[in-house]
Amino acid sequence: MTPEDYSELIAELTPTAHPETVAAREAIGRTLRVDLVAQRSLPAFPTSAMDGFALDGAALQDARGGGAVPVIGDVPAGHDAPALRPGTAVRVMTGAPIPTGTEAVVPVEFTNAQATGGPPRSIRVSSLPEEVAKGWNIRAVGEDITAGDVVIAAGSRLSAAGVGTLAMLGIDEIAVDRAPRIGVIVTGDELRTTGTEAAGPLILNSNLPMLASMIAAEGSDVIEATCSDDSGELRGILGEMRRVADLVITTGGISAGAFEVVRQTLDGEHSRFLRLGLRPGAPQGHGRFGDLPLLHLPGTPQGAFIGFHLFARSLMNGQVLRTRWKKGLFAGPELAHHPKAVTLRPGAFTDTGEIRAADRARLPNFAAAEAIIRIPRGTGRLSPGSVIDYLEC
Ligand SMILES: Nc1nc2c(c(=O)[nH]1)N[C@H]1C(S)=C(S)[C@@H](COP(=O)(O)OP(=O)(O)OC[C@H]3O[C@@H](n4cnc5c(N)ncnc54)[C@H](O)[C@@H]3O)O[C@H]1N2
Ligand code: MOO
Repeated sequence: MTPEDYSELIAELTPTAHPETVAAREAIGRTLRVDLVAQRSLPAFPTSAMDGFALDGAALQDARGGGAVPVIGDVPAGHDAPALRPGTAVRVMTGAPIPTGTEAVVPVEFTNAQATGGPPRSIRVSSLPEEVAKGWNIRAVGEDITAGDVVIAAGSRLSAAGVGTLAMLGIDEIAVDRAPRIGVIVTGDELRTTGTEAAGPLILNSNLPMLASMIAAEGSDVIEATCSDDSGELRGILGEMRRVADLVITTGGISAGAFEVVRQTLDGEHSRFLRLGLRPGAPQGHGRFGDLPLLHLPGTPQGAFIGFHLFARSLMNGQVLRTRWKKGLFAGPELAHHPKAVTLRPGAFTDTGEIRAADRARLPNFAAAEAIIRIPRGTGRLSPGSVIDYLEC
């Protein structure tokens, strides 16, 4: 089975989203639950788009004819504007309200006025475009947002510009999906946490900090557990996770060995295990413990890394793998296709934006990678200049 088909097979394990209301300032990266409908128009009042002078129609005509136009007021942003009398001007700053009666705003550079200091008593206009449309350099009410507009659609992830837009609209709180809670259970009697413990045939546990970091980077909460090769212990941890997690990822214990705790505990009753046409990351599994979705990744650090990027990330973002690959240009070195499996390699961008493959695909090779390169299965070779699929990592 290809990794893309597998991602579709397990898509029904996508964790259910739960609602919560958060402060708009804290909402970056969160998914909006409902359409954000503007309750007000912006600008809320006609606003000057330039530092300059607001002139009425008569004043514009005088100015065009070379006459001096008296300046009867001065409006910094944030202050009320006086009304224009016929044939007069008011100095206005960018963002200031427009005096009633204004035909257009003439930028200060088009006049004989100094840009700084107090307002002049009168101005002369040195140059004007042939045609000055009514409303020139005036931002009309609702030009940016009109009350009733859907500004951000439900299901979108809130960006920093989105946070700013909420603030523009005076929205302090917003309904979002609460951060998914992802359980990680690493398995294996051989795992140890510190260097002093990991003597002889014991192994330092790299999957837990690696997966926890990737989950945190997605904006999800992580619940960590380490499990021995004991079925009772695994069942106990899963029972606990069922109460708190939206999705559980396990690593290790799923291939063909004699002590495969995940497989032996869950196969048939809760989960299914299979080998994909994928290197690294061939052994995979998935299932449910009650209603808790389970994703079983291989124990090898590169297998767990790849499994997370391809399958866990797809579930967490509700996007199947097929739609997630990006297109890039391969910079080499030439690589042989695998006849039975999609192979993945660490990749890094060259100065010209092409992607160069590393020669091995162990976890340390992925440490310096910017991309995971997909090499389709086949019998030939992938040569430089080919279009390739990749995921950012
Ligand atoms: N007879 C077969 N043997 C294996 C097959 C196979 O098809 N037939 N597949 C191989 C492939 S490919 C992979 S990948 C591994 C997957 O094995 P498991 O998922 O069962 O993982 P373990 O055996 O528990 O561990 C494999 C390896 O990774 C180390 N490990 C495990 N957890 C961690 C951790 N948290 N941090 C660091 N390292 C970890 C573990 O010590 C083992 O060295 O199976 C192959 N074998
Ligand atoms: O396919 Mo395993 O994942 O060799 O590393």
